[in-house]
Amino acid sequence: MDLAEYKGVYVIAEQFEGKLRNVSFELLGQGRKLADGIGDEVGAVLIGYNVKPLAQELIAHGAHKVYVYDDEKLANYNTTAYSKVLCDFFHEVKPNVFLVGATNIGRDLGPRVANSLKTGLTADCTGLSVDEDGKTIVWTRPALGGNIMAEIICPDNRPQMGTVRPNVFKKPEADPSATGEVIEMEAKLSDADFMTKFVELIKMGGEGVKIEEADVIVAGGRGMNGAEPFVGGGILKELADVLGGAVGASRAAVDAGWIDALHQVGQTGKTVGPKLYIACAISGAIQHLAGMTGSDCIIAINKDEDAPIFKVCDYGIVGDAFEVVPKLTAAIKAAKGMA
Ligand SMILES: Cc1cc2nc3c(=O)[nH]c(=O)nc-3n(C[C@H](O)[C@H](O)[C@H](O)COP(=O)(O)OP(=O)(O)OC[C@H]3O[C@@H](n4cnc5c(N)ncnc54)[C@H](O)[C@@H]3O)c2cc1C
Repeated sequence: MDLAEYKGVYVIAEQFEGKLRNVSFELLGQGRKLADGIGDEVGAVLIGYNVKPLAQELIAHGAHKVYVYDDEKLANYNTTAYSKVLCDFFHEVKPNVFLVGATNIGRDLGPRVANSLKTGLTADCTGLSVDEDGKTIVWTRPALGGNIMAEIICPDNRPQMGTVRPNVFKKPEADPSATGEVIEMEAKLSDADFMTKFVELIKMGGEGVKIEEADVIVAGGRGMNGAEPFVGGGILKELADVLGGAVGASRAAVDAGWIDALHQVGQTGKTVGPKLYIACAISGAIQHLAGMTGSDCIIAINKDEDAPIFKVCDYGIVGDAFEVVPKLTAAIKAAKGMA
């Protein structure tokens, strides 16, 4: 393989129901930095049906080029068909780097493409940089239960690939005046490329704000002692509602069956990056911190003044969450004229 033939840092843009996922923009921001570091350009690959109008949004967030596969057959995500499209793209355009969001779709698609192309993929990265050689991407991810950060490279094969968790990097500001190239591509698909058939979309998690998209998260841990604080009428849910936010949880609370795993924050849960994260009765284990230290502002409420969560918070309240949280809610209601 002549590595010099492979150029461009490409983000696999993910859209759902005609809306680009935030992680695509976050990856473009990072892709741009990597591309600058290796003297290359950054682009995006956009797959779906009626998705061409989204290309300008990708350009506004940093893409120099957007390759669009717009085809009715690609209206719903399909593992084998989307993989085929990306493998064809690789053979035709010869990209150097593929950045994929570590979403449900990205975690399904990335490894399949990497395996088909016989290259390496670093999953669930939390850091990206360029090696001293000025051309190899260094993929950083937690390893050994989060106790070490491993740096992984793919020096001999292309594309260099990794999945990156949503909310790890900040979304860059959009520049609506940015210009770039939109290249329409043809998806060469036959029935044999679809090994599964889309039947119906069943949305999980019910209504309400999802933690990965929330600006405010009120999270509870083992010290909340039961399911009640997490649900309607409970103290965590009430504080979250007053702030227009979502309820999150530590794994201890999820494992206890107090709240659904969709709300779990941390290494084996979601990575979140809200403007405000209020951690209530959560000790601050490293696996929990892995999912929330990207928050703009962290408030910790814990009755143990030595709890590790106080080392990462912006504001710490030593006290009983069952006393502090209702007082906080009442004060916010009063300040908002809701009392
Ligand atoms: C491979 C692996 C992956 C993991 N992934 C995750 C993950 O994704 N997310 C995650 O959260 N954890 C994860 N964990 C578990 C993690 O190690 C901790 O066990 C877990 O985060 C602890 O949850 P906690 O802070 O709620 O409970 P604890 O550590 O038991 O802490 C409870 C805290 O509540 C305080 N407290 C008690 N009562 C009150 C009160 N009334 N008011 C105020 N404070 C009070 C206590 O002082 C204590 O600090 C993982 C572990 C492993 C090994």
